[in-house]
Amino acid sequence: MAAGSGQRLGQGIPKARVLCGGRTLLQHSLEAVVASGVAAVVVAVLPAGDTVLSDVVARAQQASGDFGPRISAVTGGATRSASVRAGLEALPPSVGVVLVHDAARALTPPAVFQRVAAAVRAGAPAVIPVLPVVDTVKTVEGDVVTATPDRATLRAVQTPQGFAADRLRAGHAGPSAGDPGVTDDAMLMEAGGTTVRVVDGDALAFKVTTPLDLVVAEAVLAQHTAALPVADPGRTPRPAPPTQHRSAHVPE
Ligand SMILES: Nc1ccn([C@@H]2O[C@H](COP(=O)(O)OP(=O)(O)OP(=O)(O)O)[C@@H](O)[C@H]2O)c(=O)n1
Ligand SMILES: C[C@](O)(CO)[C@H](O)COP(=O)(O)O
Repeated sequence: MAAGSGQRLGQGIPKARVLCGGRTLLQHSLEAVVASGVAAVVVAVLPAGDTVLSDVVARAQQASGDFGPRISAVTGGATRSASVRAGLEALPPSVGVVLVHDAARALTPPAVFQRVAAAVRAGAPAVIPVLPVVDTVKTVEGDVVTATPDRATLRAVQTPQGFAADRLRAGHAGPSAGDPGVTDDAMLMEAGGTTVRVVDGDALAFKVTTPLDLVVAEAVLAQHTAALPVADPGRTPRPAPPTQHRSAHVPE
C-alpha cells in the first residue's frame, strides 16, 4: 500500500516517494518483500498519476527478471481500505494467500514477511505481526481518564498482515469495509468472525508516519551502512550485508 499522501509526515509529496538513505520508501519496501522470497506476485498500489513511483515499480520489475516475483502497479483510492481493494482486484484469482503491507513500514525485515506467510500457509486464515505495548495506555473522554486496560492484553499491530485470499476478499465486500473506524484489514476479519492469529513483529517494522519517524529510519540505515566493511576494490568481493536493505537491490 503506497497510495497515501503522507499528511502527517508533511513533506508535500506522497510518503512512498520520500527519500530515506537516498532511496524512496517504496524502494525499501519492495526490496524487503523481494528479499523475503515469499511472493510470486507483488502489486504496488500507488497515488493516481505518480510517474516517479510507477518508474520505481517498473525498475523493480526489471530487476526481478524471469525468476523473481511479477511486480506491477495499480492506482489506489481515497482511503487505505479503498487502496487495499484496488490491489486485491489486480491480483490473479488463482492467488490463495495475500499479504497486505504498508510501504510506510519501509524497514520491515524480510523475516516478518516469512513469519506471516508461513502462519497463513500453515492454515491460519488471518495473521498479523504484533509487538508488546511498552507504554501504559488509558482510555479517555475529553480530558478525563476513564480506564486503564491491562497492558498484558494489548499489542501494537504492524504489517504485513496475511490472509487466506477468499476471506480477505469477503471482508472487503462486507458491510464493515467502508467504515472509517476500520484501520486495518484484520478488523474486517474480526467483524466477520474469522479468528486472527498473531506472530512476532519487529521494532524495525515501525511505520514512518511523523518527521521523527523519518529521522529514526535515516539513523537506522546510516548505522547499517556504517557497519558494512570497507570495500577492497578489484580484489575482495564485498560480503553479504547484515540486513535486507542492500540484499535485493532495486537499481536507481
Ligand atoms: N488512500 C491511501 C492511504 C494510505 N495508503 C497506504 O497505507 C499505508 C499506511 O498509511 P499511513 O501511514 O497512514 O499513510 P498516509 O495515509 O500516507 O499518511 P497520512 O495519514 O499522514 O496522510 C501507507 O503505506 C500508505 O501509502 C494507501 O495506500 N492509500
Ligand atoms: C494497518 C496499520 O499500519 C496497522 O498498524 C495501521 O492501522 C494503519 O493506520 P493509518 O492510520 O493508516 O496510519
